[in-house]
Amino acid sequence: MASSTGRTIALKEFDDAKTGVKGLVDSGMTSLPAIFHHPRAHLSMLAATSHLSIPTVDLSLPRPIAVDLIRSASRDWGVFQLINHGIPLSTIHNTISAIRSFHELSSAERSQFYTRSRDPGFSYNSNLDLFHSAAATWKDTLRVSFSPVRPDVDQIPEVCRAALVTWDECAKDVAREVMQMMCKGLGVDTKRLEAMTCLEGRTTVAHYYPPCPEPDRALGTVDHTDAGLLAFLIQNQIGGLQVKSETHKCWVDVKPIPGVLVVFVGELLQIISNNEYKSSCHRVMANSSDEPRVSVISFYNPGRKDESDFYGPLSELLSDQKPACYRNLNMVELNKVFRKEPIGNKVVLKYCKLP
Ligand SMILES: O=C(O)CCC(=O)C(=O)O
Ligand SMILES: [Fe+2]
Repeated sequence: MASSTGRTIALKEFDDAKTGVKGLVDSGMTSLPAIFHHPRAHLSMLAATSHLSIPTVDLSLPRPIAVDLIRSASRDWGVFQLINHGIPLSTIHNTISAIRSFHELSSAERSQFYTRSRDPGFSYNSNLDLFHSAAATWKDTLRVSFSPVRPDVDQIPEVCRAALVTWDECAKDVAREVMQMMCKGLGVDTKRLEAMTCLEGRTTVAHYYPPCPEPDRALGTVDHTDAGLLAFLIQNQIGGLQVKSETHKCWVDVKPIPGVLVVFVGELLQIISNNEYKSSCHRVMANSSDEPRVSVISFYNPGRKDESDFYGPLSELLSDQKPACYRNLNMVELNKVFRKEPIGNKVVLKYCKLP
């Protein structure tokens, strides 16, 4: 491992090039730079996957059956794969291929969009937490926040503009349905989450994981739980995503299946459901294939983000037997906690857990 000054210089040099990990691959790099080396102790634990698979929910099943499946998957796994959700396969393919096209623009074109600005709208960079994580991950990321503040769509690179806008609309319709079914599964009013503006804080994040020269020394995405309410993911055929089964105490591969939407319960939903639904810990291996891996994730959060807008365990779920496990928090706090730490596990839950 390089000295900390050497590491800071190397990180800055990498960031200043504004072409991400893809830029390193294009430059013909054949060994992994030290800033991407993950501790051996951590990597040695990576192989322990099982042959289980995450639950599947078929949205075309009769509603009460689908609600039951969503409830048990959200409770026991915090993740499930959704089929027959109504979004055409061609829309999913178009979205993934548009993202790939952006990341495969020439370095000169792509670098114009590279920024660490947190302003709403469009951004592209490598490793959101580059300067405070222990080791960088082998991927580049673009991000568009669609709501509550509508972006100036002209800021989105033309090559992926129409696809991203279409994807946000299609995914939102399914998210509305899933949120209603999750409410039903909790036994609260089906519009409860929507009334809390949970469809109004929407951000799309799209990762590009280039082939990694030394995948055994690197990671694509470190173990983490998503801090927000809910996330929907689509991916191409490369694979590498794994989720942790708390019940079986092992990592499980999320095998890519064409047309599937993977749904993740985030920490905020665990809080709001007072631990009825569990957030899922997941990670992505460094890409050991010859082709890039692409994933697109739509994050859903409350759109009301003022300091006076608090979110916490729903009062309908609380009783003397089931007291609140968490205190209420607002989105300003949630974002502060999330951004202060390197991307990781259950940081928001730990922050607001009641003794
Ligand atoms: O790329 C993936 O498959 C997962 C990425 C992820 O978990 C995230 O961005 O929160
Ligand atoms: Fe995630």
